[in-house]
Amino acid sequence: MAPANPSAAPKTPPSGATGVLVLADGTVLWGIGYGASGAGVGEICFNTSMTGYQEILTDPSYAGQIITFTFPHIGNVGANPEDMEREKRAAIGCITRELPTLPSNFRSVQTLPEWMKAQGLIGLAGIDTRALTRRIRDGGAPTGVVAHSPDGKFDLDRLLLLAQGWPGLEGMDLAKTVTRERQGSWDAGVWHLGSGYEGSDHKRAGDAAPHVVAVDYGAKDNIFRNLVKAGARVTVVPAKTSLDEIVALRPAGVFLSNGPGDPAATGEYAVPVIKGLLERNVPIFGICLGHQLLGIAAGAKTVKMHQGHRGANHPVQRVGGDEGDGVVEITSMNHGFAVDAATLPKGVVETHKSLFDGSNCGIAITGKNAFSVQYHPEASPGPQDSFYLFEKFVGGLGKD
Ligand SMILES: NC(=O)CC[C@H](N)C(=O)O
Repeated sequence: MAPANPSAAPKTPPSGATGVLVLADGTVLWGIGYGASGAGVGEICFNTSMTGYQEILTDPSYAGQIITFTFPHIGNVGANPEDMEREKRAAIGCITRELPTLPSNFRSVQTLPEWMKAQGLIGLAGIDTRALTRRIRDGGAPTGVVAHSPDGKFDLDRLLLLAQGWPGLEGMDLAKTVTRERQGSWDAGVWHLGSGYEGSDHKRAGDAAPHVVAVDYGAKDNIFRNLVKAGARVTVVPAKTSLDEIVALRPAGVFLSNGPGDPAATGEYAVPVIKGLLERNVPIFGICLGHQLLGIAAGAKTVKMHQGHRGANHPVQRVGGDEGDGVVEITSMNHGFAVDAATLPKGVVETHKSLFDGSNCGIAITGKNAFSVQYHPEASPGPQDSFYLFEKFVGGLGKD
């Protein structure tokens, strides 16, 4: 079957079609379904990473989103139990150019479609992902429904209504849907070839290490692993943990995690807590949603981006504060909102900037040990140029 092109899509299923993408504007793209069957609605975004699809598909920041992979060969290394950024997926589904082939990798224990089926992730192949990506780039991220029906039967009217009825990510607090519900300590360190995830050594050293309370708005687990690698003892708390509860844990520093949805909506409960931490001079480090929340708490505003930044090779320049040396880092990104640099109040320094579009990628609060970045220094997937941020944060904390 020729790849479906967004500008020339037939309204009746071509033979062999077992999957479809229906956009809210009525565009219908037929393809081949794989993974879980059913229908899911969300924002269609694209990710340009060439590796790391399993980490991407389990990043909780993708709640409410359907990911188009621009790299055509997704699934080549199968799936394994270690490359999970969370035990359960939050993304709705994924769209690929090619049907995943049989995997060839010593770590693979399942094919991508088998794993996606077990995860409840809907797959759609046979789509002209370049054309779809160009459309998102030109027109912004559309709402759509991805559907997989092995018998090839679809109720297009129902799918269109589903797409048109979805309110969009703006104003949506999704952190509350993906946060851990209970407080707990985090012990695992980073992964090594041959030995897997480090664990017990860090646990033994734990009591002498600075205590970081990490607020989970939908965190990627590799962030916690990197905090452990940098020498922290980590306690993870749910997104709605109160200021008093956090302070009672006697943190040497507080980490604000990445997460899905609109930062302004999550900010309704998160920002008063962060303001309280800033008033008490508790050291803070934030990543992605955590960066946006720190920005709002410091007085800035966030905006919805046209298409967002999602990929593993985004250049970011260090432009201010401790990072004013002009060095360029290649970073991993996944965000559709951004801190509007024009709204940064006095006393907040822009530390990092995207070299793709000049958007804000980092801030530091003058006179406090509080800083954050829009991108993902934990990589997973992506380059590890920015690990120094974990060392800077944990290294700057007192022992408990
Ligand atoms: N990865 C993230 O934390 C994403 C933050 C926010 N949901 C955004 O899309 O911008």
